[in-house]
Amino acid sequence: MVHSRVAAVQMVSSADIHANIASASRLIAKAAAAGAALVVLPENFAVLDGGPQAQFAEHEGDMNGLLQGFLSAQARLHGIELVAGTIPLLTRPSRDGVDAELLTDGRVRPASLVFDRQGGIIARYDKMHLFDVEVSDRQARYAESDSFEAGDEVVVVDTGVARLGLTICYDLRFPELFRRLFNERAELVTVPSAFTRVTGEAHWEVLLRARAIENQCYVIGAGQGGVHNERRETYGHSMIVDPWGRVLDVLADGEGIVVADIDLPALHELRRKMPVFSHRRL
Ligand SMILES: O=C(O)CNC(=O)[C@H](CS)NC(=O)CCC(=O)C(=O)O
Repeated sequence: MVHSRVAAVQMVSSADIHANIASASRLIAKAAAAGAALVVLPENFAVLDGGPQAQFAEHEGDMNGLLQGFLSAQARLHGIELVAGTIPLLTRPSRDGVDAELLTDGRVRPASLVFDRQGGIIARYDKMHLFDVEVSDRQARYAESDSFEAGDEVVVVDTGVARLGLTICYDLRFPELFRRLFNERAELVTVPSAFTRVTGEAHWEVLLRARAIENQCYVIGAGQGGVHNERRETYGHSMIVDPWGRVLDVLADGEGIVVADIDLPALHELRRKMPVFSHRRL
């Protein structure tokens, strides 16, 4: 498929998993109705600041689980590919036949699962860089590694829409990860996120556009965007950026979707005329 429509869903997820799932369902339907063949949900779409993540976490592939069952059904119902933001998983990825290892210290993995149009899981990426950062906002100190264990694998997967590179939120600040995805010839990089308002105002757009330009790829930033509780405010500005760095669609804050058509022939023509990949010296 050379020209496909893609969408990012923006949410203001609360601590109420059922309300968040209802919102996600409505917004996925809106994206599918707008013609999107691939939809990206934001980070922690199902629960944000809802207490210990382990209480919502599932075993990878458990289609009887509330979250994976919902996501699989949504992909199948709408016939879309779904990059399901992140959900908490209890296990590390199983490696070639070795059973998945259970985490035993109460933490979970922040996993971005990719579902195909039949509702099957075709890829999993666990966030590599954890946000243990002080920010001059009401929350002040973020300690993601208290609740989550970082992943350690770079993941690219072929979908019906494009060759997808997977990242999550704070990963956006690490160009070396995007370079690895570029080396694996990713054409579209997804960034489900929950950027803080303070750091988002300063860096979100410039980082997304820089990653798109330097790696000659589309970048989809699907953000949390609003006030979640008295401590937590996120920046939103979900957007789809093309390989030239143009912002094709953006939504400042609140629930909604952004939609854009991607043009892979144009991407490959740009890579031919400006062969950054083969000009690398380092
Ligand atoms: O903890 C949760 O519930 C879900 N995860 C998040 O919200 C994460 C960790 S706190 N947020 C970020 O990584 C923000 C990154 C950011 O804002 C930046 O890089 O500037």
